[in-house]
Amino acid sequence: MRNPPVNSLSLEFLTELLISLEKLENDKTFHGIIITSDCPGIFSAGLDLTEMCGRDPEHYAEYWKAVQEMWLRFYLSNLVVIAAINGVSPAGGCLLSLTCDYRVLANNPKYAIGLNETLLGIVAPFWFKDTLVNTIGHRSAERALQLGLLFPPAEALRVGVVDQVVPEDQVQSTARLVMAQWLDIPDHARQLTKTLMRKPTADRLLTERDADIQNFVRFICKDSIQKSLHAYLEKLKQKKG
Ligand SMILES: CCCCC/C=C\C/C=C\C/C=C/C(=O)SCCNC(=O)CCNC(=O)[C@H](O)C(C)(C)COP(=O)(O)OP(=O)(O)OC[C@H]1O[C@@H](n2cnc3c(N)ncnc32)[C@H](O)[C@@H]1OP(=O)(O)O
Repeated sequence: MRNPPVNSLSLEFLTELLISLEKLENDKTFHGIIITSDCPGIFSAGLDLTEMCGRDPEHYAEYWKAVQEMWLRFYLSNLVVIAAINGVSPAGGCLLSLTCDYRVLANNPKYAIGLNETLLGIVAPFWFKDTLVNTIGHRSAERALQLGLLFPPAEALRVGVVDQVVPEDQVQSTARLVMAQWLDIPDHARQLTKTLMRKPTADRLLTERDADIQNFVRFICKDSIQKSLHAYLEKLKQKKG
């Protein structure tokens, strides 16, 4: 991913990601992809706050549809998808990594990962929650979501948000080794098993997709939510000054 400075998942970047995924899926010489970051120290800052702040309802609806699409397409991809997480990964960045089949995280205490939405005064939608529950179990997910926990590497491994923590200079090579193991499995059996595991979760969003967009637009348009997102963005900008 190369969307400096922080790989935030803007509408444009999500569209590029989806086009890239489609191209790779349509090229039958590809069997797997490794998602990693070109932004030093940052895997992805998550959803782009500027797409959710100070825009009109039509824009929010279009943006949310693209976020849903990213989740659905990565979560259900027939390719083996591995995240080589070489930086901090809050909220939507964590969600993107949770769509992958395997997560390798660099062992750097700054590289925290988690669904921290409550800390921003927003609520992780049900399909964010379902993805986390499927990964770490109900009790750990409940605690992590309510407290908006961002896990440092050792904790992330302990709770199961990531599958492996390795020295920073070994993230890419480890992801490639893991890829080789996953690609050794007969493709059709692996793909069908992935679908079996994930389709019920994806189906829930597919059947409630429009209602989910409406919920998001209603929620994000609230004055109180706009105020807190605006204040959060300002705080990020003032950090430098
Ligand atoms: C009940 C009904 C429910 C319906 C559903 C409703 C709502 C749910 C909606 C959404 C779920 C939300 C998911 C999300 O992903 S929200 C985003 C969460 N992300 C974060 O909180 C991370 C914020 N960023 C940071 O913490 C830091 O930037 C960083 C990633 C740790 C990097 O730090 P660093 O010091 O290296 O950089 P800066 O902080 O100086 O940032 C540089 C530059 O980037 C801008 N920026 C940072 N993050 C974002 C972002 N997520 N979106 C847009 N822009 C971002 C930052 O403002 C700086 O900008 P500048 O102009 O000053 O250069």
